[in-house]
Amino acid sequence: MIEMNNISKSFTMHGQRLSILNVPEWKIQQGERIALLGPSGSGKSTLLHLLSGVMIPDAGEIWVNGLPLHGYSQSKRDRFRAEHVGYIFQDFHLISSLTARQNVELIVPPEWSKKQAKEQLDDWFDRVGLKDRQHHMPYELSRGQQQRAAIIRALITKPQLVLADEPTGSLDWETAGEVMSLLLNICESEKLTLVTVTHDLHLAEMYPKRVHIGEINEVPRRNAV
Ligand SMILES: Nc1ncnc2c1ncn2[C@@H]1O[C@H](COP(=O)(O)OP(=O)(O)OP(=O)(O)O)[C@@H](O)[C@H]1O
Repeated sequence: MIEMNNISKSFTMHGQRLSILNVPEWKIQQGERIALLGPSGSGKSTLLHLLSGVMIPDAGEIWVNGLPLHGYSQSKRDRFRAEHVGYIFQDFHLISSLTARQNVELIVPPEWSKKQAKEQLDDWFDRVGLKDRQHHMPYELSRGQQQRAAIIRALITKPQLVLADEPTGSLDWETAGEVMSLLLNICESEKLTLVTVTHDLHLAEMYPKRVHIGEINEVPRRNAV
């Protein structure tokens, strides 16, 4: 379970301190798949950054399966993220000089044997329909194929928490539906907790749960503090 309690987060912009998030309580159960909706600038990405430990709150607590993320140093949060969080970005973030398979190989845990790594990678590329394209460079792949490779990279270690920030934002509508469905199906079968930011109400309908940021965030938009 993930729990946020009395979280606040503000940023200084043009010399003015602006409160962005004030979340009294938000609980996410293990295995939930949530679409996070809300207008531009309402703090959705900031919320993901807090859940992943990229940012820390000004005040409040974030517990991830009993781990007190709010009390961790930067290096401990970096380790937490590497071990427990899979992140999927709108623009894939694949390393352009490596093949799709090499991009995934980079994050294979050192404790996996060569045989285990090979079997896992073979399985995953097959599972996402990229078996024939795994040795291609990112620029040789379509955007949907690149996102499928990025999904393997995020999920292959079965992280406790999967965060996706507009994962289909740069795909055409048909590919977006296919990629979102793939992400949802894998997270369901592997019982992974998934929080996806999307602006697309139609894609959000595919999720078992939808949360509008206004339901959990008490800050009216762009409030000075
Ligand atoms: N590092 C930062 N420094 C200063 N301001 C920031 C920083 N990160 C975010 N903000 C501000 O916080 C607010 C919320 O940003 P955030 O990216 O979380 O919104 P969002 O809901 O994800 O928006 P969008 O849907 O447009 O991506 C914005 O006003 C943004 O300018």
